[in-house]
Amino acid sequence: MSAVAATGVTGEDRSDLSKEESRRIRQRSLRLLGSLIAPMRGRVILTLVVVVISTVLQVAGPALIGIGVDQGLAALRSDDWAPLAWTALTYLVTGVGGALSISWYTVSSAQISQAILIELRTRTFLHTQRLSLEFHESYTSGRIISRQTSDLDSIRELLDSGINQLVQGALYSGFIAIAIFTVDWVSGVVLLCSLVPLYFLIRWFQKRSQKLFRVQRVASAKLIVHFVETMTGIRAVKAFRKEKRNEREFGALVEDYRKVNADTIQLFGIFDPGLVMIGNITVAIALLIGGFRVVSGSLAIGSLLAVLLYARRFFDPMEEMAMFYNSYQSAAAALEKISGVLEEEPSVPEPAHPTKLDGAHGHVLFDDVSFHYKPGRDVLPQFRLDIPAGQTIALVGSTGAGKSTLAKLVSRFYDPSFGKITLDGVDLRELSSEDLRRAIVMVTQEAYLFSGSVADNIALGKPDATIEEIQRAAQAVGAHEFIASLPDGYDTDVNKRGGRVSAGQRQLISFARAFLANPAVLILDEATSSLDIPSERLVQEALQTLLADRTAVIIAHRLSTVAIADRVLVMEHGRIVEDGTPAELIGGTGRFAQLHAAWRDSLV
Ligand SMILES: Nc1ncnc2c1ncn2[C@@H]1O[C@H](COP(=O)(O)OP(=O)(O)OP(=O)(O)O)[C@@H](O)[C@H]1O
Repeated sequence: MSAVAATGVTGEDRSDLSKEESRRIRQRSLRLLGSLIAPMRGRVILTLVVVVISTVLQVAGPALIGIGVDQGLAALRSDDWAPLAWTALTYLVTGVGGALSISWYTVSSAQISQAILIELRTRTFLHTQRLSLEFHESYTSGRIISRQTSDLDSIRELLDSGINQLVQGALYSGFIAIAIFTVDWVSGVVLLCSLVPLYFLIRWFQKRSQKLFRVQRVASAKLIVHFVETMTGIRAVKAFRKEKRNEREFGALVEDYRKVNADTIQLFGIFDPGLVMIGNITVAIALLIGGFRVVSGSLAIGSLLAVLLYARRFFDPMEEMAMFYNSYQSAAAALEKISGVLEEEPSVPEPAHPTKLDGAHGHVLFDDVSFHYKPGRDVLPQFRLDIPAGQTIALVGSTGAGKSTLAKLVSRFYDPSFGKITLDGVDLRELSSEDLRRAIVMVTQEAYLFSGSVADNIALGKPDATIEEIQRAAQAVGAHEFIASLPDGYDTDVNKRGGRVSAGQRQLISFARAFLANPAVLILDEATSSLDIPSERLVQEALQTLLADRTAVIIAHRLSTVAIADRVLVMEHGRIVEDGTPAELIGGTGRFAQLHAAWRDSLV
């Protein structure tokens, strides 16, 4: 992640951002929003124009009723029905026009917001996937899930209803105020007076709701985190009988969530009737004053009618407008976080002009390499390691010695801090990721299987493989028999009941995947989980087939694996402290000889 203050996701957890940093983050999310809207600028403007027209049409109603009553009825008394008929017709036309335009802009704005969300969701997914392992090792999956779910939801809420309600609501109330002043300025003054209590009510509501909504979001996030943690760690939960404690913890979280929801409902229980009250009082005062003025002849009865209808409607959009601020705030926070993720750059970049590598041999050289995750703490101090093509290396050493780090460097999940790693003389940094992944394949400890069939999972190693090639790979590593005995053979879904495979079988599938990929260099983090003896033998035989004719670096946890290696490297505190053939090291008096003796004893 970048070292510059508050770039990328670094500003996410900080509450001490300087003004300059906050401004930069705000600008970053506005730029993102701008880039999302830009392709639809024309459509957005057209929709806004239709919203304005639609609002004018809706606001025309009461004025037309007033005109109908005052002028239409007067003309009708002298047998001229045309003005009343024309007013009624205009009323009908504006009503239908209003309805049609509402229907059009509702659909149009929903399409715009959908397009924006899909674009944002896709960008976030593709970008997060493109980011290097360094990012994923520090940015937890929980946070990535939040970006893709609750953050996008907040933005959806704002786009779907918030903006519509704000634009439409503000225009509606604004036009109504103008209409009232046009029809009768005295009633306009009454309406103006109602703004004072309205202002205080809305301010009170916003202050309270802002706090409550924040608490509500935190409470619901805690519930989700607790749930996800429990379910992903379900084995540990059961093994340590944590169920009762979880039940209590979850119960407390649910209670917090219930309480804040109850408080929110109570808040609306005061705010909504408050709005209705202010509306009713305004209408009552307008009626009282207007009534006297009608009798005294200074106000036409139709105008009074129009004013009363307007005053009633003036308060309709107030609740949505007050709510807008909340949805705006959570959407703005969400957009800031998403724009932070999108600002991150892969720490292992693609070369601009890659060196072509056809048919790698597998000669790997660590050329005076040193490596640190964080500056100042060398995990691998400077070293040189030459691995000739075709050699099988077993890496052993105590936990934290740096074995996985070395393996991650060969796979180019990280770049060395100093020096370079070459494959057949080419710096890994100069290889396109396609060539790199074809030449170097890493088989991880957990032997991850994706949802889909067994065949799909093996074919990951070579997406265009035929079923015969897949079967040949499975046969080579000794996985064919058990796969053939699965309910649907190679088509068995690994996630369905009956398709469940054991840990050893999962490893064999991942070996078949690597065999099919046929890389020049194979990196293997051997599974630590102990297998039963027949499975262990099967895996060892498979391993020998897999290692033949290629360079291999194995993080070895089993004595039997070390035995089949050409060369053993013993690591301590990031340094290679012993380097030799298994026989040489066993015969010696060093660290490996001790380790070997302890291993052998444990087997007796
Ligand atoms: N992503 C990371 N960020 C910071 N430090 C890390 C990271 N991964 C590993 N380390 C540190 O680097 C050192 C070497 O870790 P590494 O995982 O390479 O050891 P290892 O020999 O593979 O251990 P094990 O056998 O337990 O897997 C350790 O001190 C570890 O704390």
